[in-house]
Amino acid sequence: MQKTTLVWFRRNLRLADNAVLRAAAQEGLPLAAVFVFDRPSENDNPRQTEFLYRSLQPLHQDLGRLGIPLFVERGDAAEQIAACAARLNAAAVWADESAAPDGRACDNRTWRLLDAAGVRFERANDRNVFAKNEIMGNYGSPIADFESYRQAWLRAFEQRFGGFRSAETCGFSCAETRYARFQTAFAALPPFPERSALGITETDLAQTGGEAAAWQLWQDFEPMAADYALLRAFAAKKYTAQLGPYLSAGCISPRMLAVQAAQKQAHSWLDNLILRDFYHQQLFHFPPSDLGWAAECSAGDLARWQQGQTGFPLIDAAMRCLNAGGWLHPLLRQAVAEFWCGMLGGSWQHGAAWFARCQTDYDEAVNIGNWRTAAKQGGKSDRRRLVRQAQQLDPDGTFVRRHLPELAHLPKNWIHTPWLAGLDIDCHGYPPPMV
Ligand SMILES: Cc1cc2nc3c(=O)[nH]c(=O)nc-3n(C[C@H](O)[C@H](O)[C@H](O)COP(=O)(O)OP(=O)(O)OC[C@H]3O[C@@H](n4cnc5c(N)ncnc54)[C@H](O)[C@@H]3O)c2cc1C
Repeated sequence: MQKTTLVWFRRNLRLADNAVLRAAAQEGLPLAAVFVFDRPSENDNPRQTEFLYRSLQPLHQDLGRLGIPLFVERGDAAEQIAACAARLNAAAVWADESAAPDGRACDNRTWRLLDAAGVRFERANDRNVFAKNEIMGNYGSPIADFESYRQAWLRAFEQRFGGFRSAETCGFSCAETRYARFQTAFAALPPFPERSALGITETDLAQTGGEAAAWQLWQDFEPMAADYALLRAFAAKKYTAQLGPYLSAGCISPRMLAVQAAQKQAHSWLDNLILRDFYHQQLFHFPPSDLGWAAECSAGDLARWQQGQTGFPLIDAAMRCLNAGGWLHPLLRQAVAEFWCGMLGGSWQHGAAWFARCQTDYDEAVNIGNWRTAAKQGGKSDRRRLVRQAQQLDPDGTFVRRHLPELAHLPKNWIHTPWLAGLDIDCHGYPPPMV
């Protein structure tokens, strides 16, 4: 069989501005592609698995149109990649690089297996605007605080992308024509596997997944992007981009989004992408020494927080919203995380582990980064501050009523403080505040 270049898709499930695909194509050999669902782990997240499966379907078709077969496998990633490289006679494997300790350990094992078989293993940055070593401080040391990182990021962004008037002129687009000249080495393209063949159970999900759906969401959000700082205050409404799962799976390029956001003067929204880059480089340069460790906590407290039974309506509504749909408004994620770490004194690792199972947009670096921040800020939490926050984020109680049917009948003045209603109003078994 003719030599090939194997593209290992991980969290870059797109054609547009795919640096890995571009670099692999430049090798000049026919391309083949593979995606591996890792073995189910303790933190298995069925929603994200379903989202990835749904996003792989259109990618399989898009690559197929270019004559590039996409094989979808399940198992130990390093072993599957090595086996696939041998089967497809790959001279090199290209993959998007991961900042997370598990991802890097997997990369090391993959590299060892491929090296033993004489196959090159190459990586490129497709998850972030800037790769983990591109924004560094004085004397090449990593930057530890966000504001300094943000300033350095904006300078680097201006240098690299500032002269471009649109995403098209950045050379991001035209993915299809870029790869079209490569002839396939395969007589027939593999069919897209059924869920059952991969050991996946179909899960209810609001999102369709895939590159086209991601761009549609961006188009819907774009007119509001410049007003993000104002609109984000309404936690009961979906005035944020809703792109989390798509960015985490890499269905849409963060580089292209950053250029478009900058052109729209959507500076607050762009800050989110900078923070995302920051947390990725943080996890790479400063992995928490207590990552796999968590302080003992009361199983009862943890269960009440997880299931939305703490007696604080905004916190409970938020946790039930997350559990039911896998998505939560950014300010509410912050509120529940600070509540767990600050008011309940829980360790961030327990909270992060629950989020890792629930969030459709779960991203290890972003999750850990935000939980470490919440653990630092949670100390300021107290009951009065929480009630004030609830009244600001959900002034008329719409969000609480939507997710806590047992409190739906409460008037506005009691919706965030049902314990003040005393015996006058039946709260249908809703618990009193646990702290
Ligand atoms: C404790 C905690 C855990 C979190 N875990 C995750 C996670 O696993 N995966 C994840 O994608 N986001 C996580 N976030 C960040 C944020 O809450 C979500 O990205 C956001 O709610 C997704 O909704 P959206 O796409 O509408 O976001 P928008 O508000 O429209 O923001 C656009 C994008 O910017 C990025 N972004 C936004 N806020 C942050 C942030 N605080 N840190 C880093 N990047 C950000 C995300 O990629 C997001 O999709 C977490 C936040 C907290 C407080």
